[in-house]
Amino acid sequence: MATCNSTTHEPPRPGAASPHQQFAMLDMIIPGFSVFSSAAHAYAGIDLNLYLPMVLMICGTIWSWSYLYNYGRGIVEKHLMSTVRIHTDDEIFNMLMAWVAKQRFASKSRRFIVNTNVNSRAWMMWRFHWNEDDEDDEEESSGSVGVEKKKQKKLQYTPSYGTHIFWFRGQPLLFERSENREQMGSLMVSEKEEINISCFGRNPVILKELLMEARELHLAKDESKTVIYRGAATGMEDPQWRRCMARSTRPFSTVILNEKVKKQLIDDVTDYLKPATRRWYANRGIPYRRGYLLYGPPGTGKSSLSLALAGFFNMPIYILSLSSPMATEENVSSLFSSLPRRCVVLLEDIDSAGLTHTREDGTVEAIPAPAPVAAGPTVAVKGAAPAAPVSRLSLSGLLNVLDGVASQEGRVLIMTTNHLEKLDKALIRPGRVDLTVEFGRSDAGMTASIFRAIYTPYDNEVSPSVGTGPAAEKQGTGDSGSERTSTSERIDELAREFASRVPELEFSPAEIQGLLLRYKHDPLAALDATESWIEQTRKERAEKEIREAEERRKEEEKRKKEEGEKRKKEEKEKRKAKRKAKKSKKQKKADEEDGSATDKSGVSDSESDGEIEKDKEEEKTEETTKGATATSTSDSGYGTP
Ligand SMILES: Nc1ncnc2c1ncn2[C@@H]1O[C@H](COP(=O)(O)OP(=O)(O)OP(=O)(O)O)[C@@H](O)[C@H]1O
Repeated sequence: MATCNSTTHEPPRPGAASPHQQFAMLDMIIPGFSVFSSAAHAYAGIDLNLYLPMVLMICGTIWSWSYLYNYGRGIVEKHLMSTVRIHTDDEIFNMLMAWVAKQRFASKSRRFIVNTNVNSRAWMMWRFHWNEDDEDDEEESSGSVGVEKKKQKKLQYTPSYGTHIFWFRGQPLLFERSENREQMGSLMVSEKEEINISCFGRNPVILKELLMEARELHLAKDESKTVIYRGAATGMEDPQWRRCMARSTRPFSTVILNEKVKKQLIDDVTDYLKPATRRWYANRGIPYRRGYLLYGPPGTGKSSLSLALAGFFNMPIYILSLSSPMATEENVSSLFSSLPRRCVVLLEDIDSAGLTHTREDGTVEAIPAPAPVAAGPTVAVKGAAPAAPVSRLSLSGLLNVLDGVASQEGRVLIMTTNHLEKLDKALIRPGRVDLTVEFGRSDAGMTASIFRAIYTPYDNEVSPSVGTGPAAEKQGTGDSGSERTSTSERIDELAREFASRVPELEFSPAEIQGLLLRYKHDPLAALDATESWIEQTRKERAEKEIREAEERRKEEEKRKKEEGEKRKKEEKEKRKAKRKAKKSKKQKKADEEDGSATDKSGVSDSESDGEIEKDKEEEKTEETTKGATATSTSDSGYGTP
């Protein structure tokens, strides 16, 4: 207290700032400092002015250190380090994060992020990954004895935002993760992240090795899988191929089809993919392309065969449905130009509207632009302008895409349709379609094969109960080999029995598979249910046909009505235009005669007026007649007593 008093009453030295001036300056730097300082002095007897230089010095040192650190770090990073930057909207992000999640430094990190799916959270990438059913993402949690082990989503740990040091091949590297939440338009938030990986030294080779390792790990994961991409466009960005899943490769043998046709297809593709064939095509100036057309009713195996083919040749498959609203001329063309060199392209529903017109027709239909598909919840924007119509894919547009300049050479093109008869000859001419495969409804052989495929047990499976029969008597001998053989023989018997009960060429393989899947572990129950299933399916089919016929009739009626209205409108417009022309002619004539109306002109005026009146009368009469016709039609439609 004494010290305080002595300092307060000391007269200010000449040239030195008075305490009031000091407070005013400090208040500018630290707002409210004078109040705080007076309170500290009054209640705790502490004169903050004495500590102030020390506090300022510490602050200054911290600030200078941080400035020098950042400056020094910037210089070191720029001149003595190499850095790779990875953005969320590239597939390498997913590859790298999957690799990082497997590293020790990620699992040991004290600040970490946990995910069940480490794929990019940028909404446009994320929405195509969220349902990816990669089996590797699952782990088994051991249950108690006798209880089946549960499959659960694996938890994956990756280092949190900030900088983390880790070792790779004996070298220290820096993993830097930063967050950048961005508003995408007015509706959704994209979680954008950025990853920087840096190494010491000016040679970035170690970073490239790391990225290659991440990529190889990713490819190894897909080794026995068929990677499926789908064409997608959100309306906000360019259309892109999105990886939608990696499925276990479907063995070719599981697709039931004439063995000769299957062999022919495999041989053809094998020959096409040989490097020598590419040279052969190049030497002769023939475009190196191969197209296949698979046609037949729905559920007969067209897509299954395409997937099996892609898996057999270890190629990714790019699927695009031409009946989807996003299949516009621009989108399809852009998607085709971004296809990789070696892949299978599956164009589904090539009989969709627009493509069934002939090339000479050149019809281009206008359809509304596809609505953007959002990952998260979206808010409808009231009063938003309707999307501009976009041009639907026309036949000539598709032909241009298939063999125009932008088309990729070296891909295997598969087109599927349910209606071969609707296709234009130009679309399926040799050069565009080199092999056509027909898929049909199930005959006895196919039905039996489907039955066998469903019930024949694999090595790691429990045999289904197959009841008694000549072959089943061999069961229970204790010899697992002969038991397995007897089960197969019994299933064969049942398959033939089943095939004899299902009428040939009436049901698609998908329908038959649907029945058998209801009794996955009980072939006898499936056999028993066959009769009632046939009846039920026939009934449902008949009902569906009636419904469809009714819908077609309604559509036809609507179309006719619309056409009639359109015609009426056109006629009205024509008459209006005619009247306008006559009126302007009359006006012109009157102007020419410069207002000096003679008896003659009066006659001609009344003549024109008469004509216009006549037109109007005609119009009225026509409308009345139409109304009367409509009334009489409706009368006759419902009948009068
Ligand atoms: N020939 C077949 N061999 C094996 N399975 C088949 C066969 N046909 C159909 N299936 C089964 O039926 C289901 C549907 O088949 P798929 O999708 O391949 O038919 P699709 O002909 O492509 O039908 P759509 O014309 O409607 O696209 C699949 O689960 C598939 O396993």
